[in-house]
Amino acid sequence: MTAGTAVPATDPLTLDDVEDRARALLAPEVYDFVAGGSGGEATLRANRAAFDRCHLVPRVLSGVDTADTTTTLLGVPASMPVAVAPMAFHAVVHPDGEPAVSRAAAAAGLPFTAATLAGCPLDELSVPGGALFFQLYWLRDRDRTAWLIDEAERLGARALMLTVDVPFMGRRLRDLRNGFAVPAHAAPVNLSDTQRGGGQSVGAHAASVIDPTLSWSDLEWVRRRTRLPLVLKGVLDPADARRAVDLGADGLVVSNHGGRQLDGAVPSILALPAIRDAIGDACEILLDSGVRSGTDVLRALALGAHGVLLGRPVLWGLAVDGETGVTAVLDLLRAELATSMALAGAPHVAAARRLGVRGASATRVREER
Ligand SMILES: Cc1cc2nc3c(=O)[nH]c(=O)nc-3n(C[C@H](O)[C@H](O)[C@H](O)COP(=O)(O)O)c2cc1C
Ligand SMILES: CCCCC(=O)C(=O)O
Repeated sequence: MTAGTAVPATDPLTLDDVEDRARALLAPEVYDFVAGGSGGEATLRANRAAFDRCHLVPRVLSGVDTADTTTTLLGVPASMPVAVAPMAFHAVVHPDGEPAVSRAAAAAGLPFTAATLAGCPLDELSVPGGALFFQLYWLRDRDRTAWLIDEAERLGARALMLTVDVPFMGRRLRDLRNGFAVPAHAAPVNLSDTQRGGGQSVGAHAASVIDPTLSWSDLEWVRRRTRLPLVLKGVLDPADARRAVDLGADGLVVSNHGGRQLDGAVPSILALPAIRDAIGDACEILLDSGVRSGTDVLRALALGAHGVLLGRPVLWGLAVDGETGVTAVLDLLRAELATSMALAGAPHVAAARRLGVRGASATRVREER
């Protein structure tokens, strides 16, 4: 989508409508930072196209009146199989930043994932009644990495999500063309004082703080270091998924980082079936990258995910109306999911995970109920 489109006159009916509103409000370089992908953005586009090629096979005569969207994610009760994805620098789109999103997620009964590069202290993100996941970048500063893990435990985080697809940042051409730098008011305050990157491009800052040598032996170190459920975010290959399970991972996020890392990477929704086949129910499988509707959530469930992470649409809601805007996005997605589940004849999440899917490259034969 391009900057400068007119704001629609009606209330937003879809998450894409919310994006249109956000685009009209945000400075073009901020919109581009959030919306953009890496390279020629082939993966960014393919993420969306791939969902549309996954055709659900509804069940009939199942007597479903209203569908129950509730579930658990990594042991945490959730009002639907959705958690807020970790995203750096929320305050670039709205001054209320991460605290507003964590409050909206808690009120919606959904886990919020705080990012290592959050723009406010982590203890402001642990909301009474809310469930906090913590996303970890593997920092060159190992003491700070250990401190972040300890801090996540101290704050009662329910999972540690280690991002494994960012040895360094993908080449984001929009940011390079726009000369985008993270403004001081969104700086990552949970890094040590000297590492907060004032005035640098995001890529240069990431290169200076993230250790690109992260490997399986470091994963063993993290596994020994914490008793929190450990989730690897950014897995696309079944062999990597199996190895992660063998090393004690409790969850995986099948993700191409929203098309922001390896351009040309496979859409997550197409990578999911092989990963599900490789590891079965050995650990929890989440998926992100391009989820934009309740039908997309249902597609991910039907292809074997336990749930999804929602990325950019959360920031579009925040941009439009702060906490209220995020609440509107989450409520809309839940209503869409309930409608899609009921129309598919799936009364609950377990039934949704048994639906059949037909599609060009993502095929899963329906199992008997
Ligand atoms: C502005 C922005 C910042 C992000 N920051 C992080 C981050 O700090 N850590 C991380 O693991 N993923 C980060 N991501 C990736 C998201 O967690 C997620 O994988 C991706 O946005 C999902 O795709 P979607 O936006 O299409 O839903 C970021 C994504 C965006 C758009
Ligand atoms: C270190 C990269 C910045 C945060 C991020 O992960 C993203 O923008 O996708």
